[in-house]
Amino acid sequence: MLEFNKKTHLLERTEFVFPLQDVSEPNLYRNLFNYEEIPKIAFNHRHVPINMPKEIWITDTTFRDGQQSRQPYTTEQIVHLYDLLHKLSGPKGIIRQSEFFLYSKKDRDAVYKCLERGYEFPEVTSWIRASKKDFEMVKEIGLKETGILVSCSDYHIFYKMHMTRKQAIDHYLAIVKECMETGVRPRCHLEDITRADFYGFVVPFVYELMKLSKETGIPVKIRACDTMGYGISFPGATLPRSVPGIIYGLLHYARVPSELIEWHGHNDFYRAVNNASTAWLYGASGVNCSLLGIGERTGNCPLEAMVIEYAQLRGTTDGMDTTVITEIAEYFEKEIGYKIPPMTPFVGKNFNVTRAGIHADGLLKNEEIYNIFDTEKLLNRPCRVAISNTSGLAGVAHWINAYFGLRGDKALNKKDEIAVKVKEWVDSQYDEGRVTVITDEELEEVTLKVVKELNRTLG
Ligand SMILES: CC(C)C(=O)C(=O)O
Repeated sequence: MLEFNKKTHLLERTEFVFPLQDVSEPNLYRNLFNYEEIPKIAFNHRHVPINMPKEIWITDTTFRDGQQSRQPYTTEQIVHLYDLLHKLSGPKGIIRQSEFFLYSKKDRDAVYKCLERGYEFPEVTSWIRASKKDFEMVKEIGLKETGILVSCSDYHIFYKMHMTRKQAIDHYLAIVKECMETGVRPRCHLEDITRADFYGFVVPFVYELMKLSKETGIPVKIRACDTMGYGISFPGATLPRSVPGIIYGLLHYARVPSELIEWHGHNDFYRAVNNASTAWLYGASGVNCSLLGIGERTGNCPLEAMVIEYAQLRGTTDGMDTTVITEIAEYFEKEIGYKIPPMTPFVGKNFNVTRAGIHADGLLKNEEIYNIFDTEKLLNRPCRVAISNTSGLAGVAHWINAYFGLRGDKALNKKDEIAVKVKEWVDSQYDEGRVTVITDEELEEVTLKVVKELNRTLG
């Protein structure tokens, strides 16, 4: 039945019309996912409206999904990264939660230490085996919410769990009830939602969860997990791959409010950031991310990318201290020993380094021409030029200014004798057959030598 809503002027469904389809054979969407071919993106040209929630936020899975894919962090590293997440989050708690394993003593020690910090944000939450004993442990530790795995595609239900859809729903609902009875808020991780039968399984299941939530007064979070990175953000793409379609359906058919919808994506098809932004745009308040995108296979959505995306979509950082992104990157490289690929946006060594001489000339005239934003102010990373045979005099002058912090009338122009002499040394290197770029250390040594020879000072 469709009823007129006076507020929205929409005809809205007043009754639930999506019963569980308890099929005897799995629906594997072979028309989209033929394993021997690259998955297909299909369109039905149904567009759903953009509907960004009033409040959006980021949640963190660095210590859960992030840790699943690498050697475990030490307790000290976890606590330090948690401190940095808190600092990045700002007073409004844009980095709202962070989830932790509770399996080992080491996992639990890290949780205790983070809880001792007493921060409101990010709230510490857990990830456990779905059993009564584990729910009780969550409660004992003093956590309010836990993640529970409720895989929802037939790939998982039929092939991993060897159940029917009905058996899976009954099993999941029993677990969720047990969790609620312990007094812990469940966060249901709908694994593999982008290959799941959305109207035949996901909507009827989530609708049951929402009924349970209403009856008990306990909020149930729905985490839509794009486990294999199949999600598609294009308007008019079909389910189950459509991110707008999934979020719209959860909101309008399963009746989940925005603040209880969270997107969790992977980057297998280079789509993690775009899909997370799309989830925000179409009505999910939360996007789940990990620092530097470290996670299973190609990784999760990088948390730092969504901090920047937040500022782009909202027009404000809302109190987040974006320079902490650089502190985090430095900590990963120097203390954890993780090598960030140099071209990685916002955190890679070369993300704002230009090599082409023609670009360096532009940078010297006005930095805005070739820098994405004031990376020095917002990320504590002045834009730089790397010196090679193509850098030119402007590149050398820019390198000297950036490296030695020369600004305003102290900055060298490309005709300055210091720049000319350093450039002559650079040219001599390539004339002798060098094929690699010149390092900062080499350039520093040569520049200081030239300055001394010319009896000049820098700055
Ligand atoms: C294990 C599940 C919850 C997950 O992280 C995913 O689907 O990516």
